[in-house]
Amino acid sequence: MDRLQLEHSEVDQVNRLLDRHADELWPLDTEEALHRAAVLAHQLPERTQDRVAAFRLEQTSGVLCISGYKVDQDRLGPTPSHWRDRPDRSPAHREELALVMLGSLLGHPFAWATQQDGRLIHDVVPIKGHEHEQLGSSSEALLTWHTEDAFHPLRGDYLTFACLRNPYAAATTVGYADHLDLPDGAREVLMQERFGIRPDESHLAKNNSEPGMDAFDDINEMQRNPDLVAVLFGDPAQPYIRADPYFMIVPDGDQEAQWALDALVKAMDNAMFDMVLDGGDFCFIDNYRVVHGRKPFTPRHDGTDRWLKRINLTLDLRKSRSARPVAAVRAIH
Ligand SMILES: NC(=[NH2+])NCCC[C@H](N)C(=O)O
Ligand SMILES: O=C(O)CCC(=O)C(=O)O
Ligand SMILES: [Fe+2]
Repeated sequence: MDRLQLEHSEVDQVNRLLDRHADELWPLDTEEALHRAAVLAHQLPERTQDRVAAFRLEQTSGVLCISGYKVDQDRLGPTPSHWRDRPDRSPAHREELALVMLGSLLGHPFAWATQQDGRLIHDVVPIKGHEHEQLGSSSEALLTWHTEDAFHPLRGDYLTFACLRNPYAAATTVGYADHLDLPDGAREVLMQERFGIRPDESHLAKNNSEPGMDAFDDINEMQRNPDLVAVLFGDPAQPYIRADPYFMIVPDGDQEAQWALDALVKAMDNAMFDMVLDGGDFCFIDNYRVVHGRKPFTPRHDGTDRWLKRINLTLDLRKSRSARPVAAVRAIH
């Protein structure tokens, strides 16, 4: 993992940029605001721009954490008890804007019509009743490692988090896909289209407010009948990954594929390490080179819980153009 510790003068520069433009850039999830944020991102500290560019060019590890920014905890108020409870303008608008600007140095923010009601900026908070789910909103169960939105061919190139608070130091887990210790022959099998990845539960109608939406028909179809895809791809010596074992299946009788997948799970389980995000940390995860998950924690449900903002980024909006109703809509349907 790579860390960039912002110096005082750099934090001041970021804060001045946010002071100048926070009101102008609300609402933030419009095409105009995203465009403007991408232009303003060039006023972020040069060292930050440089490190993010190195990360994008794969000159660094697949995880970058930018620290040093201070979150005004009083301004935030209580952690919401559900992602749905977001007011029009989030009390964390400043941090959302910072995340969008930093993300714009890397790619283009996009959303899923089938996740968190199509919102561009997600809230990751523990939700009462979800404790043992395989959802970002769970808490007491281990969130098993995964590529974000692994089931979908249009999944993001990067996953980004702004940590607003994490009082009990719940750990995000991370694992690199390159240099995994796999048994002979497993890598070759994992590079073949022999694996089905079903949508994770955050994309199911029951976890959204408009269950009747057409987009859920496609999710249901992918659920019933996932395409067979490769788990490793790119350079065999340093492969990219696409996996979410908890939601994966192997066709009946393909024992070799099952063996290779089991071997991958074992190797990755051994390679995972903890990354504790703290308030003010901005974290960038390369969704091709790295998988992530989260260790169990005990939620409080009293307004003081852990709170992350999350945005998916793509390097190429054109790939999803036919899945978005108009060019200016960032949600994939
Ligand atoms: N192995 C898993 N738990 N995969 C699903 C990950 C959680 C999902 N991305 C969410 O936002 O809730
Ligand atoms: O809460 C975390 O640290 C990570 C949760 C997660 O996997 C996600 O939000 O995609
Ligand atoms: Fe995730």
